[in-house]
Amino acid sequence: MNSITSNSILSRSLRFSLFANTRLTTNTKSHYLDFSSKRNTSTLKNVKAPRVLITGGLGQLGMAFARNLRAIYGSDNVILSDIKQPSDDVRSLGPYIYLDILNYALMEKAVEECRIDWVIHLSAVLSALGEKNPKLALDVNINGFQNILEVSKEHNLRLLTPSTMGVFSVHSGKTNTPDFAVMRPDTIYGISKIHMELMGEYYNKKYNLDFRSLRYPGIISADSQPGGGTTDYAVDIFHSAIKTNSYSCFLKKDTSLAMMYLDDCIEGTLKLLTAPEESLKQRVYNINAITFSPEELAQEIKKQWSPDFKIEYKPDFRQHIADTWPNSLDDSNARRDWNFDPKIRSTEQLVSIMLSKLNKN
Ligand SMILES: NC(=O)C1=CN([C@@H]2O[C@H](COP(=O)(O)OP(=O)(O)OC[C@H]3O[C@@H](n4cnc5c(N)ncnc54)[C@H](O)[C@@H]3O)[C@@H](O)[C@H]2O)C=CC1
Ligand SMILES: CC(=O)[C@H](N)C(=O)O
Repeated sequence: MNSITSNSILSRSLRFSLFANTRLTTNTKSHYLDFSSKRNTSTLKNVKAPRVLITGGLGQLGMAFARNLRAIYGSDNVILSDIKQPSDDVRSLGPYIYLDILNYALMEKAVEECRIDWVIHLSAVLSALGEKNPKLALDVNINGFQNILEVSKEHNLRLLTPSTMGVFSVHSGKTNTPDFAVMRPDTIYGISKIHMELMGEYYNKKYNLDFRSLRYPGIISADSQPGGGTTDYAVDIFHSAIKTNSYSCFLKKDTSLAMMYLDDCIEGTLKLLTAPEESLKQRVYNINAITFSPEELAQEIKKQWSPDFKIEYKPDFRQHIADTWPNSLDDSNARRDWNFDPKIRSTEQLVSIMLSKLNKN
């Protein structure tokens, strides 16, 4: 279970700038707060906060989204959901409901009863877990997504679902991989995420569904544990360094992958979520921040934590997955269309922030 901190991930200055940039959108359903514009307005009259549903909210990323969205739109307007039992902490921070995305009727009921406007759909089975249980991954990532898509269309919702660099493959190019590249992923996770991207685009064109997606690199967070991915080593290594001053890594030392610190992932996603529709030239965007290998990360941990930190390399089935993924993504379209601008751009910065956060806990 994630440990929950009371602090919002958005720094005070970012939150200030989000509020300062607030303006009315011309959404056809009603007027919502929009935080993407650079324009400043003095009036917030007649502004309605959207009601946001987060699915799969008790995984690595969900609580960070809830915390930040609640800081902006108010606790009661952000409904967290999952199929897991929430801790008392989670319950005390705002509304939580049980919601299995494989149950269409339950989902429709939740959307109607909670008067949902926007969905952040996080439920998924990630790459490593998906290879262990492809049937489960197909069910959750494809059938579950179809349910979300259909409910979103029927209720005219805005739907944001993260995608992944796992949609790419050895045929896509390793470095600076563009938004539009050859995609022949080797994992059920990658295949199901391409399905998600294409179906979202199809519903956008055919039914005018306001679908938005962005391809994350591996996300690194201090307050929450990853759940079954190939990039998980880059979180586990910090916990292990602090506990035992050593780490056994399941990837080879020179496996460079694209990575991103949680705050940049959340800030970027909220920018896309709130961007005016007319600024979106496409429905799925790459985002990018840092590149490092296990060996480079370990070197930096040695420098900043302890020169005695020991790492050994015991590659397992996840090595093959990592070998097919990019070490950086071309995110120029995200920068152009909705001002994506990550703050943590070096391994040095990342290690410093992770160590200081974990040491405080
Ligand atoms: N964490 C990362 O490094 C990256 C994440 N992403 C994407 O971001 C999203 C969130 O990722 P994480 O929080 O890391 O995933 P996670 O694996 O930590 O959490 C997924 C959540 O989905 C829930 N879930 C599973 N089956 C469900 C069902 N039938 N109904 C409702 N919920 C169900 C699980 O209980 C879990 O809490 C996913 O779509 C993932 O593909 C993309 C790239 C990188
Ligand atoms: C990059 C991802 O999608 C995820 N972290 C995974 O490793 O499966």
